[in-house]
Amino acid sequence: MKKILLIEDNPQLLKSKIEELRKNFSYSIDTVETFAQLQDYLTKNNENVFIALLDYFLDGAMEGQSVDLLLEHKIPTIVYTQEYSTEIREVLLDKCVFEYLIKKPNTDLLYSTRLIERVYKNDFIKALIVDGSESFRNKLAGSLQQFGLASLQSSDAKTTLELLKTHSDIQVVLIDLDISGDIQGVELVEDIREHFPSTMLGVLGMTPHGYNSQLSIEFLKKGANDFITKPFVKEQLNLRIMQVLEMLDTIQEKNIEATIDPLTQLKNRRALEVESKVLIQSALIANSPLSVAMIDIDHFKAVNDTFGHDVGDDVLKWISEILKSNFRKKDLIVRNGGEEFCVVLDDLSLEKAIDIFEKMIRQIESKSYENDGVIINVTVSIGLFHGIKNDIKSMLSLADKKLYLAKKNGRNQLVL
Ligand SMILES: Nc1nc2c(ncn2[C@@H]2O[C@H](COP(=O)(O)OP(=O)(O)OP(=O)(O)O)[C@@H](O)[C@H]2O)c(=O)[nH]1
Repeated sequence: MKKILLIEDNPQLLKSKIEELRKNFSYSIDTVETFAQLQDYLTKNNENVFIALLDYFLDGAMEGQSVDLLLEHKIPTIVYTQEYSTEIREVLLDKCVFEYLIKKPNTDLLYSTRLIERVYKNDFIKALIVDGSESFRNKLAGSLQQFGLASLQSSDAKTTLELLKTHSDIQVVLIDLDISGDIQGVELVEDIREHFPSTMLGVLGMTPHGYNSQLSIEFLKKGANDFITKPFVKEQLNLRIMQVLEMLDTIQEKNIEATIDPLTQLKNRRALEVESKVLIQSALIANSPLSVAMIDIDHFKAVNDTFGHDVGDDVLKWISEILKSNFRKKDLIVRNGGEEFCVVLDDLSLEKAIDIFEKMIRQIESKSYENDGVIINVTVSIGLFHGIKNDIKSMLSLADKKLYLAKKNGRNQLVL
């Protein structure tokens, strides 16, 4: 598990704030209180530390020796002091600490938590630096590393586009105006946007100081999310990158939300339409059938009428868990709406598919929903289509006809 290393002789203040963050992320917090403990900790176990929060004036190291030690171990570090000091700030930024903040109740704590969250997420993504100068690329890569962000490098348009196509973990590209080859940085942004929309990939243009400001504007017009003027201080760079990445995260979260049914946490019909396209395409290429099942809870209206809507909701969640436990991770399990579900399976013979659905019907029939003294015998009916068509709608419609027959024949059964 990832770890935050808190280096503090009075860890309580920051700890309570960081604890709040843990609701969203899974990491543990290790605390050391003196320089000697820090030395000992770092020799033993620093592998999973993704960020260190350091009290500058630490017992046994009043001159900031702990900063050097953490940077030696390449751990992104935020330094805190009780009072703001311009002198300390200059020393720290010079040493490549990526942030220096004041440790007072509520001061900058929100910003701290944003930073911690960002550094945590940076571990899963990469930046791409596109610049004609190798020494500048290396310098920039070093700054990003202190922010917990690994990077790839390119000096020209062709390599940039290739890297973007082969590295799906690249989430932000920093492009200088002057790059090697015939194409300028601004034109490269336009090429990138043909394949990678601004909702998927962040692009930051870099313009040298003193250039016509129109060039920075051109970056934005061609699709960059933002631009930054060289030479820039690291703080400015980190904040701009953070803004772009947070915007992308928000879009991604919204996209996921839009495809998840809030009650059961299963995928919804919208996800079915999008994700089934990939399954159909692969099945058509492999000339292999899909199993598309419509699953409907029997007499569900009676459950609501007898036990109330809340119990009805709980039964829907219960059935969803049974569905999840009966299928593979790669299978598409969807709440179609109301008390109707749909499952799309690939790579299965008809016999195997029948076996899986029959077993599930018997499992639901024999289990009974039980909660808070309420016991309900639940059954489901299933209509199954086994084969392949060009679109999910036709397959669902055929499965639905079979479901109608299953209901008509007495429910609690599979019809194909
Ligand atoms: N609790 C709850 N009920 C829902 C939800 N969505 C739909 N329903 C109810 O599901 C019931 C479906 O009833 P019907 O379509 O008549 O079907 P049924 O009673 O299951 O009967 P058969 O399908 O013919 O076996 C209705 O009472 C809806 O109000 C939901 O999200 N929560």
